[in-house]
Amino acid sequence: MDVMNVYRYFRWWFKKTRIEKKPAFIDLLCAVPLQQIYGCPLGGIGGGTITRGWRGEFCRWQLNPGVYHYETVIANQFTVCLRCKGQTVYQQVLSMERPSTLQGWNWGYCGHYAFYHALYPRAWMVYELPGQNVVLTCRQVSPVIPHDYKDSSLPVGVFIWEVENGRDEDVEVSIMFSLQNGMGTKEDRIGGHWNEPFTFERDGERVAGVLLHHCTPVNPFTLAISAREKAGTEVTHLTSFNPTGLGREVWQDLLQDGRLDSPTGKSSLTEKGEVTAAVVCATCRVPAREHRTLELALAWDMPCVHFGSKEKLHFRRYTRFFGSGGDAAPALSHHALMHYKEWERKIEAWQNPVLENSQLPSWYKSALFNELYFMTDGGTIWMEVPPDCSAKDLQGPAGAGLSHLFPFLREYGRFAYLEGQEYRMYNTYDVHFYASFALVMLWPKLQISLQYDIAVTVVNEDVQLRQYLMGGQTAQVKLKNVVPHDIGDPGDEPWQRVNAYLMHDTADWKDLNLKFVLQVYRDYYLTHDSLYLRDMWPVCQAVMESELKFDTDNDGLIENGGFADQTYDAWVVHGASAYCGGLWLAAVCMMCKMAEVLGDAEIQQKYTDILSKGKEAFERMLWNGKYYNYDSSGSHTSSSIMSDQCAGQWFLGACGMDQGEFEVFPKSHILSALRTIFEKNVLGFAGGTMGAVNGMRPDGVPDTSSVQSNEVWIGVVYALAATMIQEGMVEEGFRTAEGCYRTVWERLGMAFQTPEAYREKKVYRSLAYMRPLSIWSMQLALERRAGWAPPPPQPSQVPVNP
Ligand SMILES: C[C@H](CCC(=O)O)[C@H]1CC[C@H]2[C@@H]3CC[C@@H]4C[C@H](O[C@@H]5O[C@H](CO)[C@@H](O)[C@H](O)[C@H]5O)CC[C@]4(C)[C@H]3CC[C@]12C
Repeated sequence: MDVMNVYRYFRWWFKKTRIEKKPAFIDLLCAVPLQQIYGCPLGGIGGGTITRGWRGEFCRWQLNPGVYHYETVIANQFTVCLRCKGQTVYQQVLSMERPSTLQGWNWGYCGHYAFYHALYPRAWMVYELPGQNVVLTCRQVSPVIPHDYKDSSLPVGVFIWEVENGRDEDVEVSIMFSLQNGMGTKEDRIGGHWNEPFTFERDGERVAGVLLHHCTPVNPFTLAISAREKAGTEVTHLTSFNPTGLGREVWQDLLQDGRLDSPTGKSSLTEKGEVTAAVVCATCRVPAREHRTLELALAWDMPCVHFGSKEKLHFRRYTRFFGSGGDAAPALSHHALMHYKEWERKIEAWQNPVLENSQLPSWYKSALFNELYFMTDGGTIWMEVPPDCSAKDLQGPAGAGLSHLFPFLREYGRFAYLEGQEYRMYNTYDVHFYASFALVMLWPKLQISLQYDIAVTVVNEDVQLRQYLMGGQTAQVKLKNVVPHDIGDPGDEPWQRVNAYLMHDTADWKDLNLKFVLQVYRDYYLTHDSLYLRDMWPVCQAVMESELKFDTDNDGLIENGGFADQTYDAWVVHGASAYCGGLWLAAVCMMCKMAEVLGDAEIQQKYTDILSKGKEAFERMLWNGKYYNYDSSGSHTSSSIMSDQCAGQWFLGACGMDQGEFEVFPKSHILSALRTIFEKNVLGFAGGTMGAVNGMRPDGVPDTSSVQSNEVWIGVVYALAATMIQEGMVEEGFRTAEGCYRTVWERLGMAFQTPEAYREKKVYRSLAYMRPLSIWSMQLALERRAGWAPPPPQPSQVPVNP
């Protein structure tokens, strides 16, 4: 460990957090403590998220873009009231908590009678009300719908309560939903917040509820709790109550007749130090031995947001459908309550082919859909291009010359998600490379939009100088013609200032440029979007030109720089390497393919020549008869077995470019390498139950030469499993991936917060991380095997150059 690196980090951390009083993009001194409480988050893509725990609590908040607040707000509850023959027979908060506030409420529901299941974006909570012969099932649904670019952006969640009356008499059932005005932060007490009841009617359908206006100076918002009024369902409310008191007035009000008083008019503004909350209640009669449904919703409207720098005002995607005036919560609630059935139908149509496939194991079904939580709960933002923004503004000062950029971003907006809830950098590109399969398969337009944003940053530069923490050298923030590490920090001004990461100067990283080229072709292959391919072609050429300078000996293969110059940013690589060399050859191959498709004979020839030289060098320098060596330096860890050594082949295979004229790596070598990884990194690590360790020595001991060689990266393991499936090692692929799922979701209790990494014992790193979304590449590999994947584009789809 180099003490100067550690010193530089701490010095930087002190200045940032203690002097400038800003959040650190990675705060090594304040890691988020592990709480094994999380369940399925609420909300669509990019409008903020509110995560509920598996015990039903509202416990993780991301309304300010990219900023997380981990706080269970105790007043946020569902309460049931049962009445028979005009008498209340049972009234219970559906929570196991026994808090110190709201002691006038009946807490301490026995967890033995409650069951939780989650299959993102849905969750089910079953409550068998003890001694009542009544069963409640709450279905929680969020609008996360593949290929939908409207409802998927909405900041709403719906709770559909099915009430089954097993009694021989009718029961009147009320479900009361209480919510605090705020997220449980100190801002809840700043004063000036207020609540008001509302009703909203459209097309003869009516919802009623309460709006909770949260009037902070930065990023004010309105929460809305509501229920659908329909024949036989009555909706009542209480506009405000004190959630820090005993709560008796609320409890008694409900207890009396299963309804709330429903006062009219607004509440007064809260005083400084005061907190307010509101309640909505839906009531219906359930005849003996029958069942009925109560439909409630939570919506939040924070239409315009500032990031930390407060330089620019950004408009969320949903404002194009619901306006940006801050008055959309009633319409959002109505829309959610009127459309959730359609959402459920679409979610089922999407998920059922996987769920009903009896050949797929249950853990995989859970992993595939539940890992998708990060698509919304990754600090995700989906913004409109502002109306006053011109095509020129979007291209950056250098003028990217991307003809389709403006109409595309206008139509689909801009998307970004964090590297991890603890690693606050948007669209960290070396990691997105893995996660991008989920985006391109489910919301391809957002992947293309993200790529346009990256392309703009490629051609632009940031000439400001800064010192890098690892190594200590001073260099420009962003060079021209290289892919940035990330598009910025939510604590600053993302898109405007890129490369929040200042551990290394990533202009010298070997993987970023290649990962751009690989994604461009993969996206084209899957979407057939030839305008995109055309626009990206000059950018691909520019980044490959930059990359060529890393081939210092002109053998057709790039060399690493003797530092951790790629996504494994604490694992040093010298000379040619399996990881970067493999990505390089795959990217060169894709350059040939793109040049062919676009009719660019000169470039095709150039890269064909490089490829044939490079392939020979790669095999000569790295193949050891069983697998590709970690690097060619001849050091004592050069012969380590890297689980990610076939990353280039992974992408080639995903694009159907792994055989015939496109065979970059000999099939027999790939198979031998994958078998070695399976034997050593998977079966030889933790008894084969924890996935694949990143680096294994040939003698079967993990490579401890760096902190990261000794880790398992869940996202890398899912990618490895996909590669195995692509190569016909289906059983091995599933066995490999299963280890990670079971470790994270079952043994470590890290549901809905899959970390970047863990070690065999005691250590994990970076909770709620982007990379595990790579599990969708397993799905692509399976679909391809089953013949379901989209057909490759036909050459005639792209007009060739004259
Ligand atoms: C300062 C320590 C000593 C350095 C030395 O020996 O000279 C460093 C040793 C280990 C470092 C930490 C390693 C893990 C984190 C990596 C993180 O970067 C992001 O992580 C991804 C990999 O997991 C990567 O793909 C992505 O591009 C990166 O944004 C930066 C923080 C680390 C905690 C890192 C911090 C310095 C060390 C403790």
